[in-house]
Amino acid sequence: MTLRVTELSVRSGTRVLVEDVSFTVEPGERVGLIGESGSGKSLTAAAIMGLLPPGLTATGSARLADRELLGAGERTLSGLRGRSMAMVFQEPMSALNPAMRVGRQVAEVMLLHHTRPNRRAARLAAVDLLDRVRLPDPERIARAYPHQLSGGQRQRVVLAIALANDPALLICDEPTTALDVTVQARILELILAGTRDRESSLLFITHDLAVVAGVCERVLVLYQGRLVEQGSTSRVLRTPEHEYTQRLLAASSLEVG
Ligand SMILES: Nc1ncnc2c1ncn2[C@@H]1O[C@H](COP(=O)(O)OP(=O)(O)OP(=O)(O)O)[C@@H](O)[C@H]1O
Repeated sequence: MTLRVTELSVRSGTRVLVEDVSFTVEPGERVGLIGESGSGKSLTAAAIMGLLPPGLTATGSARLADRELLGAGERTLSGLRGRSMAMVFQEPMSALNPAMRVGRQVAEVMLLHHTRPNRRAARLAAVDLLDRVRLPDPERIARAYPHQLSGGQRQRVVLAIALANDPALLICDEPTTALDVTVQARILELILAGTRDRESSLLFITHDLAVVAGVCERVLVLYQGRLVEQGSTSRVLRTPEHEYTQRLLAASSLEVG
């Protein structure tokens, strides 16, 4: 499925936070969204997912295949979230229910969208998914509560939930920022493997240019709510056209080989 965002704007009253942003993510494509803090990355993702905070409004269009997401009813959106499109946030604890065993949380998203015939099948699939995100002893982990796991393990669980129904589009918003450096690389590998296996498109938000270089084929640069540059990752990182991208690169320690 293609994600086609056209002239997306997000406003808070008369304040424009994201302005006329247009881009597409083709099926199976991995696209990075970069820009400094406050440039509108998270709001762009939230608008696509139908998860804007109260008081903010989105205009323009965001279509996933032939479905318009902006202005769609909650019923339509909750039918798509966790099924056709899924999201991984920076802080895994915020995405997990602290009072439910993690295996059950993975199983529930499949039961909710009827992608497994019954509870038993969903439970087995949940353990398999926990295994595929390389959690050791997945049977045991499935019975654990979130607080009994490390930050990296929790993010693996969140990834298992996000990938459970083979989403066409996965959006990751700084998914490794809260993790130790050693754990970061492994989570990135899992995100790459998970989206490759499923041929899912990936929209990857990060402030880390090295991560973009390793993960994304194409990159979008946001500056003060506007898309100032987009292109293949190698082109943008080697020969940035916009002055802001040049500054962003100069400020990073990235060495483009
Ligand atoms: N609920 C809200 N109400 C009003 N303004 C908001 C709200 N959420 C975000 N903003 C503003 O919108 C702008 C874009 O925010 P956004 O969270 O999308 O930035 P970001 O690029 O994701 O930043 P970061 O890298 O720090 O997460 C910022 O100026 C922010 O202050």
